Amino acid sequence: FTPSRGAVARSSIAITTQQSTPLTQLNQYASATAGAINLADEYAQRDVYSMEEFATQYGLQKAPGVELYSDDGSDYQLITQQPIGAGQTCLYVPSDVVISSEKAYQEFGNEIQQAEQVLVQIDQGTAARLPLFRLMVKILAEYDQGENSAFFPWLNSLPRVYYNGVSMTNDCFSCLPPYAGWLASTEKANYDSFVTALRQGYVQLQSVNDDTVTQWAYNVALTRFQEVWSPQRAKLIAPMADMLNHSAEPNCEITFDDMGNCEVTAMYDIQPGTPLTISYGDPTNPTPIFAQFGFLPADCATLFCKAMHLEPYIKELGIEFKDLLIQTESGEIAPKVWDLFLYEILVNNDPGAAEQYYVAVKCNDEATKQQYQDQYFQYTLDSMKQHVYSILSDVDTMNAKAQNYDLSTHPRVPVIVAHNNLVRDTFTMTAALLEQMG
Ligand SMILES: C[S@@+](CC[C@H](N)C(=O)[O-])C[C@H]1O[C@@H](n2cnc3c(N)ncnc32)[C@H](O)[C@@H]1O
Repeated sequence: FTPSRGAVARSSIAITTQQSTPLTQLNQYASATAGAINLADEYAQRDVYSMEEFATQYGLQKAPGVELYSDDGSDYQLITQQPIGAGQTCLYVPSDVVISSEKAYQEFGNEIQQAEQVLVQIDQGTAARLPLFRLMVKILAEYDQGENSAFFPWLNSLPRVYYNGVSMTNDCFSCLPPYAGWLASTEKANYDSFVTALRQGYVQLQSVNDDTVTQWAYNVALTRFQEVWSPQRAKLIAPMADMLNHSAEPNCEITFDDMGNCEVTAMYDIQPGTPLTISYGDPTNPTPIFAQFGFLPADCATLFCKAMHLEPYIKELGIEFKDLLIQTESGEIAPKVWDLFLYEILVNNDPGAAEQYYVAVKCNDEATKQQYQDQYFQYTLDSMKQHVYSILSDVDTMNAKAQNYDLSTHPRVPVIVAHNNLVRDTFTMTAALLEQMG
């Protein structure tokens, strides 16, 4: 039985309330706990327990049994050792410790406004990403303060190494199929624009010319933010809640109240020993998660059909990427992929028929669509086979190339190969299904 969210009564958190510590004392706490953050050593120990203590000083509350857990001492997540009921609060993070793009915008005032004007001039596409830019500025400013930052214990709890698109090189991009390569390199281009804007010097940041630090700050913001749309659009990072891992079938959700306090709530009954998870993005398509977060979700039921060469037709027909999927368990192809491949054939061979097919797709006129699909079935099938075999061949070539790289200089190879293997395994099943069709 899975209760609907609306039907679940929210119980208040079953935890003893703690007094939060005034900010002045927290600064003392920060300087007492640790040395400077060492980004040069990728394998430096993350101090997640001091982060938890720091957040608790401010008033962090956890449901009984919720704790930090790591298999390997480098990647952490939250799990529960005791049952948690649907609707119960697992974690409460007070707004005092929440980093917010809006608070950063207020804090850096005129300086950040000028930097943002430059940023949008450099790349208009970044206008939608200003909340991310503000988070990055705040993280850099806190990093500059070292152990004098009130956020030092949080900064010192963060991973040093990242595997996402921003961390990749041109060698990495050349080992990825077009869709993944495009998403990953877009992330990197966005980072480059942020850094170029920051290096104009409008915001006073000591570490802005250090690539290691700027890339780390961007990656922290990119991989740990939550987005809210009320009272205005903002990106927020809540220490401790930023330790929740992703699942395609999450058991928790994160909300923020109007004061910016963060609450992690169980969506279902959660058994002891279970990781607490949220969804990082569209569970039908692992590739954007791969590009943004640098891991391949293991539980994705579908992936994008990879027909990037048909992007103009995807746009023309108004099809969304999430409708152009292939089942990872069976290789089965979504109906809109057939629409897309047929449309390209018609555009190139029979413009009159293409127009009629276009109208039929737009109006969901299934009878007319079926008529064209029957008439052109062999051509569509051939075109689909050609696409699937070319992806299979590309992926093999790319994996062979990736595996030739030295892991010490190309640590992203394993995740790239894992991505390509998922594509290969899925498309191999698709090829077999297409062969059965004729
Ligand atoms: C918001 S943080 C979550 C906490 C993180 N595991 C840590 O140790 O700091 C996001 C990062 O966690 C890792 N991650 C989250 N969910 C994952 C999953 N399902 N499989 C593998 N790695 C995951 C990825 O490195 C991702 O960039």
